[in-house]
Amino acid sequence: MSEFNTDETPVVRMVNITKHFPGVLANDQVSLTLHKGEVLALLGENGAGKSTLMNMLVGLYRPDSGEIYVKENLVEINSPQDSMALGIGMIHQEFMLVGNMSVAENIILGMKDLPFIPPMAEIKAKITELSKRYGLQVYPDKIIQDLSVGEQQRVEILKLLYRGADILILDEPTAVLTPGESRDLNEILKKMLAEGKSAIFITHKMDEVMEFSHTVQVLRRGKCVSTCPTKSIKRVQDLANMMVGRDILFSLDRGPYKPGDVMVEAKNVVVLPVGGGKPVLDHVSFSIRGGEIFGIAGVAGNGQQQLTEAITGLLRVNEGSIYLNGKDMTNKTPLQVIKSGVSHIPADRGRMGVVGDMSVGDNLSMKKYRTDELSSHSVIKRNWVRKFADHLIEVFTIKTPNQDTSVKFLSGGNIQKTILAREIDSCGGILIAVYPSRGLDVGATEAVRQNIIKQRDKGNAVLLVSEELEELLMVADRIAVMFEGRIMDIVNAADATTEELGMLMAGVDRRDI
Ligand SMILES: Nc1ncnc2c1ncn2[C@@H]1O[C@H](COP(=O)(O)OP(=O)(O)OP(=O)(O)O)[C@@H](O)[C@H]1O
Repeated sequence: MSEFNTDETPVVRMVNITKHFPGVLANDQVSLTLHKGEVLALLGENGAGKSTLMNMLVGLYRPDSGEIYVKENLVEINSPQDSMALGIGMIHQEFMLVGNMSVAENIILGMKDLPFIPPMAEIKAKITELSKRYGLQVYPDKIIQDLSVGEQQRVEILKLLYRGADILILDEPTAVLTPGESRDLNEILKKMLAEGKSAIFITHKMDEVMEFSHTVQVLRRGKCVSTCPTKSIKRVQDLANMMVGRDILFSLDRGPYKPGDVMVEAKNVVVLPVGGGKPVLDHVSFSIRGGEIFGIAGVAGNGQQQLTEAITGLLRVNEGSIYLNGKDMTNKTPLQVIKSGVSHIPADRGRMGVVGDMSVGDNLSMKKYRTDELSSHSVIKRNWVRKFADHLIEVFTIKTPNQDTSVKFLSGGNIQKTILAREIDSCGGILIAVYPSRGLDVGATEAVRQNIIKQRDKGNAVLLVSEELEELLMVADRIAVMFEGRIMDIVNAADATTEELGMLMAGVDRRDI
């Protein structure tokens, strides 16, 4: 990666920034400096204050105190428009695109200096020119909802480049990308740096930090605890230690593999897409026993999510059957599936995992609404909810001012921990976990994996969908690889290698390996 010049005037300087929210000191006298051509990795545990700091740079929040200098001019940034005018743009964890509009329409949406009827031909030509220059393949006429997540992210980047951003902030940009898409993103960023642009990226992936940043800055509980050149870091463990303030084990305790009775069985399951076309699940068959973690590997978009939705009653099965705890549960309602003992950690935590406007306490206890523990003659026992929620907040180390805070005000990682706590606590024998460690810091990831293994050691059946092969090899007992809606093969995790799984994920037949 090209070097940058520290003698040049910094492009951004944030000085002694402090920001409070009710009950939280999110940033405490934090300073940050970014130079032209520099990539700064901003690290820290979930809730450490990374997004808050960046949101102040793009005008979504105002600091309580402290100063921001852009190219050494003291600035006040009151809105994303202000930050864009200074050349600063951010790509958030949740994309901000309008699904039923085209790429070109999204790129110009909200721009003030356009004529009443925008010159679309000219705009599309400029988009095509930019996408060629930076290797960002997208077609201006495509509709956003037809694009993959990786393509949507490219549209977000193009939106910023189109508006002239030269300082890019990326909030966990690779969390939702496949390994191939992540590599493409790195290439795109390299091209931008070569043109003198700068970037700050927030990530929990340590190898990305080592490979792709010049500088590392670590926040812990709202304070900056370290800023150093990436080159000076000898081991990935040292980075994890800086973030968490203790050693991360990177190894897990697990009991012996003692599979019990079959608890989940899929027999020749076929799901057809709504508008017709190739099946999204194509004669999928497998079984999971109690005391077993069954991993599903595959590049995102090969049917993994549809499989979990078919099991949990969220998607209609066209052919075949699904048995849970020995009972035929094909096309039963989600409530019937929950009642049969299934817990579900969904892929889309914001849309399907929590109710943002409800409190942390209510989100934690919502699966108990129909139980006698929580309600008596349809009246919710509030004292019970308080005790129950406080207990889960403590056990799962959810960072929240208190249980009455709306879930939408928690950091991304702590929203994920809220879902995990509710689903693991209520697990009645079968746990379906889809990308459970996505967006979690190293400490929390370790805890999630250990928790999943604990479920298995208790005799529960676990279906674990993950895009990280290391995670599957570390946690699962058996691994199925999905490609284009089919199961390519099922292997024992103890004998599998990343190379073999990678080949199967790319659709290579076992006989050709
Ligand atoms: N709008 C808000 N209202 C109240 N509290 C907030 C708000 N935004 C953030 N916080 C709180 O500020 C703290 C820092 O959150 P922030 O999102 O900056 O963390 P983060 O380091 O980005 O975490 P993650 O890695 O989980 O995304 C958290 O305790 C969070 O609950």
